[in-house]
Amino acid sequence: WNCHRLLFSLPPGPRGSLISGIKSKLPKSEPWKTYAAWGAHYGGPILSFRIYNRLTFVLNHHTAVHELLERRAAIYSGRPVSWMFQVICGRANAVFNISGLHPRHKKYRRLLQSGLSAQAVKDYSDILEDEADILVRGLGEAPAQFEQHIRRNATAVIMKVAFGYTVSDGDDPFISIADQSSKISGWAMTPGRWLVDYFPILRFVPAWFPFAHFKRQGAEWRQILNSISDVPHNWVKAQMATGMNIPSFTSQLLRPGMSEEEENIVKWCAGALYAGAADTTVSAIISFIMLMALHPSVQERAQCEIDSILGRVPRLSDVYRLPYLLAVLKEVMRYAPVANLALPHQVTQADSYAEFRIPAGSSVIPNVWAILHDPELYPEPFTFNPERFVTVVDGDGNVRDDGSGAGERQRPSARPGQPDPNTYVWGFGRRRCPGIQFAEPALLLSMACILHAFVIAPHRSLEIR
Ligand code: HEM
Repeated sequence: WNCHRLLFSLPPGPRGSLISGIKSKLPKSEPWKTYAAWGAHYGGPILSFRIYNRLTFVLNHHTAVHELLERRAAIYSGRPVSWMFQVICGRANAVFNISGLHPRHKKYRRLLQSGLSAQAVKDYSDILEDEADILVRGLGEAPAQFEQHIRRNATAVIMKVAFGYTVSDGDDPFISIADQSSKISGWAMTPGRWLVDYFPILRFVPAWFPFAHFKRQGAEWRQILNSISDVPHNWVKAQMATGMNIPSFTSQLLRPGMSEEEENIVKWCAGALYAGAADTTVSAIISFIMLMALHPSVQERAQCEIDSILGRVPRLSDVYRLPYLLAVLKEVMRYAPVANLALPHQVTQADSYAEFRIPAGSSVIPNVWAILHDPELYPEPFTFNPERFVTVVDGDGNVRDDGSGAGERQRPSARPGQPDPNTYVWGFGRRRCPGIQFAEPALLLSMACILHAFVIAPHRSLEIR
């Protein structure tokens, strides 16, 4: 009987009230820490809880992540449906939201992978280098506003890459609409805020019903979001018509006589570039700046490496010649992950793990933060120490690859022993970030240019070197 009961039970976790489950216990901030603490309290690599009728599984351990999100990726690559955001606000076809089973998912991934491949990134090297120079100039002129300069850099790079659009220095209209879009998306996706997310039948309530505020709000947001996605796309088309366009992800994919469906796919992919790149790169560079201010000896060593190997302003083609800088990036991403919970996946078929059942349609959240701070994988996880990932250089000065890196990469990877954080920070399986090959060299270039020009010290001051 015990076996039978166990086979059909859910993994342990907080249970909450009969109707709303743990809605009232949902952590308001840093949920990854609460999930890790729940994991330690209830035991086991996987945790489950319910909010109304929706089940969520949190994977706190690397073994569960590998087994479910990687090995069984075929059934763990969905996205949980947010009825308010995806259906009522019309964002179901967005790259981030589309089901892994939808035929468009593969088409999106193919376009993104080719548009962000290592080769494509080389074609963007002028954009990345020019913008890195502007960043350094801005930091030199007004160091206290370092966050603004970093945000401007990330936005300017991705707007140029996606649409060939040059952002203006003051209030740029494209930036304000993009900010508006991410604010609306944040409100519409807030977990627990919209009852329709848990009781989808409510979506049929007519908008004029007294308590159907969500329908009226959703209709308004839908209109704004749709027009926002059209603005940069139509701008590229207008530029192409005049022959004035700068080559970009969008212009390279648009062809005369394309079907509406094909064009729509290009539009969603280009929109995803901005959504995927803007906040993530900003967050990584800000963490880097903070950590350099707190660890002057690490900073100095990285600067010595740049000075001795390059001895000039770093360029994109140089960044993988700086193994210590790469180790610093890996440690920044491990210590302060950009996406602590990656993005939730959905299991599309009923499954089981160990003695537990995982019903179809459940949300599955990888706790990347918990894994990257697991003392079994990373001894003294709360110590910032790039040494963990310093690669071994042989007698001829070549960086020895330990074999853990993917075949396509001709770059140094982590030293055997402590796993390469790249295995976790970019997400998993068929939803793994398609922007890695773009983001990593772009981050390294910004880091190298900043360290080449400045000493970063606490109290938000930068000194000219
Ligand atoms: C520090 C930089 C970045 C980090 C840490 C990061 C991390 C992630 C993570 C964790 C996911 C979710 C993966 C999953 O669901 O398992 C993701 C998805 C995605 N990222 Fe990134 N990302 C970064 C930069 C970028 C850049 C520069 C781009 C594009 C130029 C990009 C485009 C995307 C897209 C389109 C998706 C959605 C993939 C899908 O749902 O199929 N990301 N990223």
